[in-house]
Amino acid sequence: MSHEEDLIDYSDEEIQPTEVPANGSAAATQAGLTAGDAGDKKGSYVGIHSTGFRDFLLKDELVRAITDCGFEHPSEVPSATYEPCRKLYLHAVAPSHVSRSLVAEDWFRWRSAVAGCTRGGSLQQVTIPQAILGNDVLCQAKSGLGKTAVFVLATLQQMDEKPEPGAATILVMCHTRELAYQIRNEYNRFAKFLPDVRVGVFYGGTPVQKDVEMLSNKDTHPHIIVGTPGRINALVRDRHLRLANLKHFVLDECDKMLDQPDMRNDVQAIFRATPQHKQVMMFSATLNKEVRVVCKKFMQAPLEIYVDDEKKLTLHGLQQYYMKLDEKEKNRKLNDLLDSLEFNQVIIFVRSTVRCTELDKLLRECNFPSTAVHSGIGQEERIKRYKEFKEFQTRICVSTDIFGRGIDVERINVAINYDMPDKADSYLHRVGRAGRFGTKGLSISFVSSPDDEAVLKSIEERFQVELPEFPEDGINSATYMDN
Ligand SMILES: Nc1ncnc2c1ncn2[C@@H]1O[C@H](COP(=O)(O)OP(=O)(O)OP(=O)(O)O)[C@@H](O)[C@H]1O
Repeated sequence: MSHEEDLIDYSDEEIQPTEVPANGSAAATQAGLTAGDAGDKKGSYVGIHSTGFRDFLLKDELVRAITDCGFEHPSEVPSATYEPCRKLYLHAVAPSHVSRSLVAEDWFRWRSAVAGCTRGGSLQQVTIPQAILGNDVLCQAKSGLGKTAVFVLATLQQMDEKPEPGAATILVMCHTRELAYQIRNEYNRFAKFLPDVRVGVFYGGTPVQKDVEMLSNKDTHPHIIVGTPGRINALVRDRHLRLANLKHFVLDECDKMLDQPDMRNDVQAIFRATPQHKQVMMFSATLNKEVRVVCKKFMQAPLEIYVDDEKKLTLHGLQQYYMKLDEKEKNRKLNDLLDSLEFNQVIIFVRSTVRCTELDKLLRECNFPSTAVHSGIGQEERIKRYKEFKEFQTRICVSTDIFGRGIDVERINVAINYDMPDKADSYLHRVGRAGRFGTKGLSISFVSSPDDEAVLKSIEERFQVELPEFPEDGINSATYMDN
């Protein structure tokens, strides 16, 4: 593999690579959850539920892992419309795990779960039972609603208890290396009680030889492959990774992956190396009409779940503000905000790697212990910084769009656009890093140019939200901090 290929990293697109910041001073239990109980749970996406994970009749090993993760109920936000696939639940054959152990009560429970969820129109409740049946799925749901658990649980559920050594049956791809790493960890979390299942992650910026060694030994060859398309395609092309046994093909952040020609070419090449008969699932918070058509070219009669009313993409626990200021005022303002705001963790988005490095340096000079993540940093160091931030060892992270999508850091409750993103879609993903799974959060976007104002206007129009100006006397932290 050439060095160039190894360096391909689609994760941060620079908008204005040369400019640097001006120097300034800154730098329920399964049964019996009551409405009262719900208040103690992670976010508002848990409420009073009729369906629990147990009703999907998942393998015991998965149910135990789900309980260990602290998930009590499938997320149920009635925000989406959906087009059921041909195999509607009414005609569906119960999955083998249901029929195998079928007793009338189980069957009834399973049917009711599926029937109930198809009426409700909510993410995990609708999607998990359908995905377990092996149906193709194209799913749009707002940020932080738990899309990852849908494909992780559905694919693990369908996996043989003793998977064949040396053969990959599940392939999941996404657009950044850190997200791939995060998804691999999610598989490990849910496969905790499935000791024979091996998961591997593959992305650029790491020695390819290590990947080759892992794939050339039956005992280390993963059954589940997670990765970014550049490295996966290189491994497939050079015949180190064979996908002839693949049963599930998943794209997370699929719009991003199919929008960019280079990434799309890789995805297509990999797709061609997979068997015709397989389950295809794709997920994103943003799926415009054009990209839906492209996604469906990879699928057969998918279950389609869309948020057609874009105002429903707004995160209700998230307070969103903007601040008008000059470019040269940004550092001082940021300094003031970091001093005055209460936060658990904060993510600050900038538009280029150079600005990311500079701002991080400036913040540290001003005694704000920040970290920086962008594509100019070595891969090992990038993952180290991701882990530290995820594990709450660092509290302030300056990032390019590398962390703009998919990244799930539970304690982020403030997201700041130091540089406004160039598109409303990117804005939605970025601010969605705070206020995940229905928790509270705050976002503040610096608006310093006519272009920024145009983006702000497009955000307000598209998502039908009014973004007020950040109040001069600040805001009460109780309104954006969960207890
Ligand atoms: N049923 C559940 N109960 C409790 N927590 C959940 C549940 N489902 C998911 N979560 C948690 O919610 C958080 C957000 O999930 P996830 O990262 O999958 O969101 P997402 O929909 O992929 O968001 P994005 O579009 O931003 O990538 C994670 O911390 C996950 O562990």
